[in-house]
Amino acid sequence: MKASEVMADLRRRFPNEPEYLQAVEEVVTSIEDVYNEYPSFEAENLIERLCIPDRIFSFRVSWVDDKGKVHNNMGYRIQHNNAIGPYKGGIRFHASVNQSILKFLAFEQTFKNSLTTLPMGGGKGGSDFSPRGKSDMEIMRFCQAFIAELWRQIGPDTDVPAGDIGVGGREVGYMFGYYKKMAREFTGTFTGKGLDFGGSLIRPEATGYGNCYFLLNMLATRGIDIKGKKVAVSGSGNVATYTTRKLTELGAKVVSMSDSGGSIIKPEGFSEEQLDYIFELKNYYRGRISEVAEKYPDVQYLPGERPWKHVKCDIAMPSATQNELDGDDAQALLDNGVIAVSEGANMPSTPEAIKKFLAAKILYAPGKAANAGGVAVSGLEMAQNSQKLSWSAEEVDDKLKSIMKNIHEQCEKYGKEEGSDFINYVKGANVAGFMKVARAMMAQGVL
Ligand SMILES: NC(=O)C1=CN([C@@H]2O[C@H](COP(=O)(O)OP(=O)(O)OC[C@H]3O[C@@H](n4cnc5c(N)ncnc54)[C@H](O)[C@@H]3O)[C@@H](O)[C@H]2O)C=CC1
Ligand SMILES: O=C(O)CCC(=O)C(=O)O
Repeated sequence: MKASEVMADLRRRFPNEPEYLQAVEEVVTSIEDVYNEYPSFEAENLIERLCIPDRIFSFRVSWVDDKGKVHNNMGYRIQHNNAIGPYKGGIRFHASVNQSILKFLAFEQTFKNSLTTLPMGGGKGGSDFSPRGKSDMEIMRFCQAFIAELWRQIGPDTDVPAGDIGVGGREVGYMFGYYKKMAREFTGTFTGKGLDFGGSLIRPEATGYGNCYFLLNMLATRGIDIKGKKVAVSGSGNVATYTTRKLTELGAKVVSMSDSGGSIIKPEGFSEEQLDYIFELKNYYRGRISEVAEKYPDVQYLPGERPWKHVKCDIAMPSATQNELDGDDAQALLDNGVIAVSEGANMPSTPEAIKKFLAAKILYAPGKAANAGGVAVSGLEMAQNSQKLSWSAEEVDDKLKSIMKNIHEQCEKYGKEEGSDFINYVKGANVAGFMKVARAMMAQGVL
C-alpha cells in the first residue's frame, strides 16, 4: 500500500470532502509501514474497506418552529466500521455540519474507540440544525423529527449515538425518549442519558477529565508537575468547562477560553469564581463568552480571535472544534515556550500545526487519544445498562483513569522513536487503533 496512491484515489472519488480527506491522510500515512508488514492486508484491500464508511444515511428533517414556520434541515448518520463492536459515536447539531465533517468524525471515532479497548465500532451523525437561540420546545420537536427518520437504523447492539457539539443532556433526553417510543424498548441505545434513566455518573465530565488524565501521563514521561502551569483552553462547552474544572483541582491556571464569537484571556489565570461563572453561563444559560468580560473587568475579550497568539501558556488544550489551531498559531505557541498540547476537540490542529509540534518534539497528543475518555465512559454506560446496574462516581472515575493510562501506554508502545525518548503520539495512536480493527476485520472476512 502506498499512502500517496490511496489518497490520490480518495481525492478523486470524494473531491468535496476536505475534512474527511485530512483525517484519512494522517492515519494512512502513519500506518503505511506497519500495514505493509502484513501482505494479507493488501491482498484483501483492507485499507479501502477501512477508509470508506460501511454506510451513510442522509435524510431531510422537517420541523415546525414556535411561530408555526416549517424548516427543513439535513440529517445524517455515518456507520463507519463495526469490526470490534456496535457503531458508536456522537451526534452533532451545528450549522456547519455536512457529510465531509461527519465522515471525518466517524473515521476518527473508529480508531479512538479501538484505543479505549472497549467493544465499540465507529460512527457519527448530526444535522446542520443550529440549536442556538431555539426554545426548548423547538429543540424537542427537532430531536423528535430527527429520530423519526433515524430510529430504525440504531439500537443497543447496532448503533449507539451520544452527544457532541450542540448535543448535550437535553438533546440526548429528547432523542432517547422518541427512540424509546418508536422502538417500544427501553435499552441503552443512547449514552450521555440523564442519571434518572440509565445515564452514567461521570459521563458529562469524562472527556475533559480524561484529557487531563492523559496530559498527566504525558507530563510524567518528562517528570513535569502540572501545579502552577498556565493552560490555554479553547471552547467553553462540555469538554472545555470540565477540562478547566479538573485543571483547577490539579493546581493549574487556566488563561483562556473561547466560543465562536471570540476569546477571553487572563494572563495570570481566571479565578475559581470566574470559572464557575463561565461553567454556569455556558452549560445552563447558553450565554456568550463575551459576557464574562462584561462582568469581570480583569478579563479581556478578543472578538473574532482564537486564544493561541494572545496569551503565554505552558500547555494548550484546544477543546472547541476542528482546524481551530493552524500553523501560525502553533508557531506562536512554540515561540512562547509551550511544552504540551493535548487535544480535547476532534482534529483541532491543522496538518501544518501538527508538523510543527512534532518537529519541536513537544508533548503532543492528538484528539483520538486524548479525548477518548468521553466515549470510554459511554462504553461503561453501555456496560452498566446491559447489566441493569449503576456504578459509583468513584468507580467510573477510577476506570476512566486506568483507560487513559492504558491509551497512553499503547501510544508509547507504537509511537516511541527508536534510539530516543521521544514519543510520537500521532503515530502511536494511529497504529495502535488501527491494528486492533485490522485484526478484527481480517478475521471476519471481506464484508
Ligand atoms: N462531548 C464529548 O463527549 C466529546 C466531544 N469531543 C469534541 O470536543 C469538541 C467540543 O465538543 P463539546 O464540548 O461536546 O461541544 P459543546 O457544544 O458543548 O461546545 C462546543 C464549544 O465549541 C465552541 N465552538 C463551536 N464552533 C466554534 C468555532 N467555529 N470557533 C470557536 N469555537 C467554536 C462553542 O462555542 C462551544 O464553546 C468537539 O470537537 C467535539 O467533537 C470529543 C470527544 C468527546
Ligand atoms: O460518547 C460517545 O459515544 C461519543 C463521543 C464523541 O462524540 C467523540 O468521542 O467524539
